[in-house]
Amino acid sequence: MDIAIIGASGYTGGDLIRLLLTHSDADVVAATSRKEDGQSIWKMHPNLKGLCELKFSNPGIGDIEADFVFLAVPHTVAMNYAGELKEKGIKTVDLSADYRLSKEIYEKTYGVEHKAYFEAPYGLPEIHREEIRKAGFVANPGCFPTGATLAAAPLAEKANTIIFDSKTGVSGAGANPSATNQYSNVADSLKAYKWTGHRHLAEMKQEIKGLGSKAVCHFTPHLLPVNRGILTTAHILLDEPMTTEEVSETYEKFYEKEFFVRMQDPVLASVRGSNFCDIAVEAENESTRVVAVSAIDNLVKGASGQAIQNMNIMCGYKETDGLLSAPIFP
Ligand SMILES: NC(=O)C1=CN([C@@H]2O[C@H](COP(=O)(O)OP(=O)(O)OC[C@H]3O[C@@H](n4cnc5c(N)ncnc54)[C@H](OP(=O)(O)O)[C@@H]3O)[C@@H](O)[C@H]2O)C=CC1
Ligand SMILES: CC(=O)N[C@@H](CCC(=O)OP(=O)(O)O)C(=O)O
Repeated sequence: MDIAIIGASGYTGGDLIRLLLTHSDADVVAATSRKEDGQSIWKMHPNLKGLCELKFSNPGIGDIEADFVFLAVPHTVAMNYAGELKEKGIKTVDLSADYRLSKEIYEKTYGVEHKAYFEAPYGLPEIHREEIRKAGFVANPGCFPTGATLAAAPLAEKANTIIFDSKTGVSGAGANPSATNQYSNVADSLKAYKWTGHRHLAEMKQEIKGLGSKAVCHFTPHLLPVNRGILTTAHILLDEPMTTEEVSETYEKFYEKEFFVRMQDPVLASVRGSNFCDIAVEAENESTRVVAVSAIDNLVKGASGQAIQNMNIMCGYKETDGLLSAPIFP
C-alpha cells in the first residue's frame, strides 16, 4: 500500500516514516515539505540515514497519489486537505486537532472558523475501534487526551470529578524553534502552563462524557525537560469509595484484550519510542480518591504510532503491524 505523509519534515512525520519502515505492507512514496522540497529525508530526520532513500516533495493536493494519507500538519492547515482527500476516497488519518471535536466546540476552543467540517471518528482504538474500522477518515487524538482518557476510562462512570495533571516532553511543541522548545528555557527546570485553559481539555471532556460519565474534568499541563513522553496523574473522585484491589481488577478487566495498554508502574523510560500506554492505579485509604497514572510516548501512542494503529484497523492489517519495536530503555 502506497502512503503519503503531508507535513513529513516535522517530528510526527519523522516518527511515521521511522515506524512504517517495519510495516509489512506500507511503503511511504511521498513525504511532503514546503521548506525542504527536494532534500533527502535524513536532512531533517538524521536517524533515518541509510534506512530511507526518499526525498521531500511539495506536490499540490490534486497531485497526491497514494492509497493512504497521513496529515501531519498543524491544526487549521489539515482542513485545507481533508475535504479533497475524502472526496477522492483516499483513506486518511489526520494527526491535527481539526476533526476531533464537534464544529461548535472546535470553533470555540480554537477561536477559528472551521472551513471544511465533517464528522469523523475519534481515533482512540481502545474506546472507538468499531467506528474506526468502518471509517475512511479518522481524527487522531491529541497527545494529552490519549494518556488522560486511557488513565480514567475504566472508572469514568463511577466518577464525579477528574483532575488530570500531566507532565510532557518538549517534542510536544513540534520541531519549529520556539520559546517552548529552546534549551535554556526548558533544561533543568519544570513549569506549569495553560493552568486552566489548555485546548486539550475539550477533548478530555468529550471522551469522558462519551463513556457515560457525569464527571467534571479539569486539566493542567507541565513542561518537563525531556524529549519524549507524557506522564499523567489522574485524580479520580468517586461517588463511593473502592479498594485498590477492586480498582486494579476493574482496570485489568477493562484492558484485558488491549495489547498496547499494560498494567505496570508507569515510567516514561519504559514506553519511550513505543506505542504502549502503561497504567497503574491506587485507591486512597478512607477517601473516595483514586489515583491513576499513565505513561505514553507523545510522538508514538500520542501521535504517529496511534495513527498507524488506526490505519491498520481501517485497512484490515494486524493492529500491531509496524508497532512492535520494543521501547528504548533506559
Ligand atoms: N508533537 C506531538 O507530540 C504531537 C503533535 N500532534 C499534531 O500533529 C501535527 C504535526 O505535529 P508535529 O510533527 O509535532 O509538528 P511540526 O511543527 O514538527 O511539523 C509540522 C509539519 O507541517 C508542515 N507545515 C506547517 N505549516 C504548513 C502549511 N501551512 N502547509 C503545509 N505544510 C505545513 C511542516 O512542513 P514545512 O514547514 O517543512 O513545509 C512540517 O512538516 C500537528 O497538528 C500537531 O498538533 C499531535 C499529537 C502529538
Ligand atoms: C509541549 C507542548 O507545547 N505540547 C503541546 C501539545 C500539543 C499537541 O501536540 O497536541 P495537538 O495534537 O492537539 O496539536 C501543547 O501543550 O499545546
